[in-house]
Amino acid sequence: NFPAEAVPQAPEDPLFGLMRAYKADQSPDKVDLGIGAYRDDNAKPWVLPVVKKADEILRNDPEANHEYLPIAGLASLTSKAAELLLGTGAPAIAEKRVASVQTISGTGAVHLGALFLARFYKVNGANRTLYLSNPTWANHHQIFTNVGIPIEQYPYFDKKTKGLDFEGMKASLANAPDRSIILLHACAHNPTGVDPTPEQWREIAELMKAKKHFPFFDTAYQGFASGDLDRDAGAIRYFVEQGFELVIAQSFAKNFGLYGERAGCFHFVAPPAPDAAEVTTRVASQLAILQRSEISNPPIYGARIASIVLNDKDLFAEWQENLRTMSGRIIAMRQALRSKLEELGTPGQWNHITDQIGMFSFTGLSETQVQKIRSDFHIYMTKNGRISMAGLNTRNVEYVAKAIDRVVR
Ligand SMILES: Cc1[nH+]cc(COP(=O)(O)O)c(/C=N/[C@@H](CC(=O)O)C(=O)O)c1O
Repeated sequence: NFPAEAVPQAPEDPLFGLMRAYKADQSPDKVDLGIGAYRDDNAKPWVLPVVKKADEILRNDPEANHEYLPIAGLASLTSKAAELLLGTGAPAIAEKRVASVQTISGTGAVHLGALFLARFYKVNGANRTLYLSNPTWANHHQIFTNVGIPIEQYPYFDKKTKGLDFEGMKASLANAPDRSIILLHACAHNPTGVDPTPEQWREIAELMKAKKHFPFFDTAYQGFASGDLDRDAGAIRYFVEQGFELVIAQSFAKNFGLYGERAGCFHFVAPPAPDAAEVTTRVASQLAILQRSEISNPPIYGARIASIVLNDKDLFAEWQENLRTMSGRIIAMRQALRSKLEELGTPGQWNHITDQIGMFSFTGLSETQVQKIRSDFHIYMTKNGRISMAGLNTRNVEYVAKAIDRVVR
């Protein structure tokens, strides 16, 4: 059996604990600014109209069954997923330098990448160190620790400017041992909402090239940040064009609204070289072994929905429209919250709320203020002061602004 010293009580996951507490709260005023999931102006989850259409098509498909997918998943999804990231006609795809595997959403992709690197990216038999941004997505730390990859942090958020600590980030990457793994949020950084500018990405790439660092991109918000799929893939495309060998974890949870269907992909990109295609084939073969032993093959429903949309130009165009709706509403809420706080004369600067991008805003509220806004106003956000902007709507934004004003004073 498992005595307590062998199996100690683990703390509840902060994010899912917050979701549970919110659901249990009976207050009619409660506001959920916790989990990074889109809500419409009625605070309801939004099934994308294009997803509803794809579902209709799937239900009317006489061929649709419940057979196993291949270990690497639905090829009509993974090939389009790679194109979405690298661009149509990308040389890396044409030269067969990309190995793609459908995964259990973005988390499964980050994990598969972590497991692959833990097995195969070593120096003298020891795992190389992986650098995470400080702060980063709460789950990153445990995913990499679970597979035995040592992790360090690079500075990322400047508390004073509430923007990027660019100098701190560069210094940390420069001091890291050569060939370290650097985890980079491709766009819409979670939890800060702060992204490097294209110029800053170029400097980061130059520094990482000199250090021979290994980029590990995590992209969970493509199309969600700026509303433009190509723009949100800019950093990834630049690094691939610069000839990096890298991996990408891709989630379709948010940009397709397929959260619980667990649709995602993992991609390995080999740099141009005479043996690049052969390296890619060998990597794909090892990824298949790892995937088979963990999940055998990935879930089929979400993959079919995303594949139907990505492979039909009219549905793809409608999906882009749906993305503009979601990102547009979030940007409108950023402007509404900032202007309310400025109208109230709430102490502090609030431009960061509209300067930041994507699902989240890093408000700067302290842990005490977060506790207070929860107990006094039933407003839920993570203890680091991150708010999911999609939780705001035209009915509650004033209430939230007044509550922030009260706890900040
Ligand atoms: C950066 C990032 N990467 C990966 C994921 C995983 O998404 P998946 O559902 O596995 O495709 C999330 C989810 N973030 C939100 C939900 C969560 O914590 O799982 C969040 O930060 O609220 C990320 O924010």
